[in-house]
Amino acid sequence: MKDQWWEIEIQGSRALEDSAFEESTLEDLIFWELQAAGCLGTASFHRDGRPVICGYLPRVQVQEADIQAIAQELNQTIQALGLPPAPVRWSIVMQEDWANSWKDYWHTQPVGERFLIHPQWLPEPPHSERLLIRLDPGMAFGTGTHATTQLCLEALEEQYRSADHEGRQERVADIGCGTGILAIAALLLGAKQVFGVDTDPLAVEAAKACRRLNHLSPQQFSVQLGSVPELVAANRTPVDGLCCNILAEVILRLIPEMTSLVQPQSWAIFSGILQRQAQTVAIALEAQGWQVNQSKHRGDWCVLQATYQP
Ligand SMILES: C[S@@+](CC[C@H](N)C(=O)[O-])C[C@H]1O[C@@H](n2cnc3c(N)ncnc32)[C@H](O)[C@@H]1O
Repeated sequence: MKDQWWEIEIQGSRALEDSAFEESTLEDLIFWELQAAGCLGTASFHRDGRPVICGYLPRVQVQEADIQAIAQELNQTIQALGLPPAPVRWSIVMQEDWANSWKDYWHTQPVGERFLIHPQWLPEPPHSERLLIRLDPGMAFGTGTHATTQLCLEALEEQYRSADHEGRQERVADIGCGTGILAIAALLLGAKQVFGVDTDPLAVEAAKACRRLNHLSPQQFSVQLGSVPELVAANRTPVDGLCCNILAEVILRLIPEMTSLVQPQSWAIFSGILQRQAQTVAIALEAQGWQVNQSKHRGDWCVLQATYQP
């Protein structure tokens, strides 16, 4: 049983093809649903020219009834987007080769104007003017290949381009830190301390591992299991800035709690937001004292930059 996994497969059906979304965005949404359902790995490929998305759960932890519930929820999400239900199948697979297969497709990658994202299992890249972020994500989100992460990295660059930050010894929160990619980026750009939180214990482990890979100390980058309340409890002094790359639905829930974490003029970067959700998030932010200064998008994804001005 120990080496056995449930494979949940959402088959390339008309549901994925007839969508008004870009195919990759719909895939992303299904991925995120699978992750929220506890999948420790995901994969996507094409079979007979049609997209297929798979999620993997350890058999020892999950009953077949749970899988049925996940399949139902996936179809509710798909139907909520106005699409016909997609066939969802599940089966038991024997080993975890799938967990490493994606590594073949991930290479050292420049992001924005300043960063070079480097998978730690590849040979060290030749010297570059870019700021090197070494990653080993394990099962956590945050390889730098996703549009929502790239939008955050570019927004961070912009944030630290202004001379205002020099010498400010900034303290920054990374809410939903995943691998810690944004925390590491903020430190490389000049932040003094970053406080990371994530509700996923696997992400917390991955962030700690990536902290070591980048020769950062726990004082520079602290990582904690939890969310905004845990950050507020751990930080008596408000932060100067925050990054939050989580789905819009989660951001909307967290916005009221975030006011206890920041101070007037704190900056924030919110990502993981679909373009059609951006206005709702902006209104919710403004209602809590934030001024949204900028929004940028890539494909269907959008990032909002804001300043706290209650
Ligand atoms: C899209 S990933 C972002 C990872 C990384 N920060 C990046 O930008 O690539 C979102 C992360 O938020 C975490 N998460 C989800 N809901 C959360 C919540 N309410 N509070 C804190 N973290 C949460 C997930 O476990 C996941 O690691």
